[in-house]
Amino acid sequence: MSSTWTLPDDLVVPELPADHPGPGAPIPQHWGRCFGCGDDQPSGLKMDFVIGEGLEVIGRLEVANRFQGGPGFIHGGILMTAFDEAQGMACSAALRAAVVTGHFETDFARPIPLGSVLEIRARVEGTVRRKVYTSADARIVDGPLADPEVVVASSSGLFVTVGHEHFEKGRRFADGLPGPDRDVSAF
Ligand SMILES: CCCCCCCC(=O)SCCNC(=O)CCNC(=O)[C@H](O)C(C)(C)COP(=O)(O)OP(=O)(O)OC[C@H]1O[C@@H](n2cnc3c(N)ncnc32)[C@H](O)[C@@H]1OP(=O)(O)O
Repeated sequence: MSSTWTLPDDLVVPELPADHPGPGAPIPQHWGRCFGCGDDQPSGLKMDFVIGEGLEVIGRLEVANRFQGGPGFIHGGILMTAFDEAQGMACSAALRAAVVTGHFETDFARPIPLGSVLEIRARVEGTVRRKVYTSADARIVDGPLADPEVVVASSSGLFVTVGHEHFEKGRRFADGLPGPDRDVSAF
């Protein structure tokens, strides 16, 4: 079964920022404690990102043993998290705005073995007011069953741009415990 996702007719395709760094430029992690990209999150995915062509970013995920669902394969929720991170990164690279996920859906086309390296290409399709429509696909580019021609999963998601006040509400709960205020201005 494939996605029933459709794009609205009034979609606006954004212009790239004038100082967009161009294909191959590394994208810094947006928050060190992020489960998707943070270095300061030991159990996290530790994804890396670079800018791709146009409104696309390219993410890389090493499928570690701790990401296991069924025996030998990635957990579906981990894969959705990787897509979520990649599509959020595409939004922030294209729009220079903070976003949160509003709606998300994923098609799982092939099982993905532990030890794989996944390449996730994620892009902004366009915007309608604060809504950002995104899509992404994943391929195994190294490790068991690698075949860069085959899309093993794909994803569509609606993100919503938010101001930094959105994250102010979470400051005291960073790390899941009430504690000293933390600077989340880099999100
Ligand atoms: C670089 C960054 C990478 C980050 C990657 C990881 C991202 C995440 O996982 S974020 C965590 C998960 N997401 C969340 O916690 C979000 C929780 N939800 C919220 O905070 C709010 O519902 C929020 C901000 C999405 C929208 O609330 P609010 O700011 O009041 O806006 P609101 O007016 O309701 O909605 C704005 C528009 O989005 C639409 N919208 C909002 N939610 C949805 C939804 N679930 N489905 C479809 N449309 C939606 C609304 O219909 C509205 O559209 P329109 O312009 O046509 O009227």
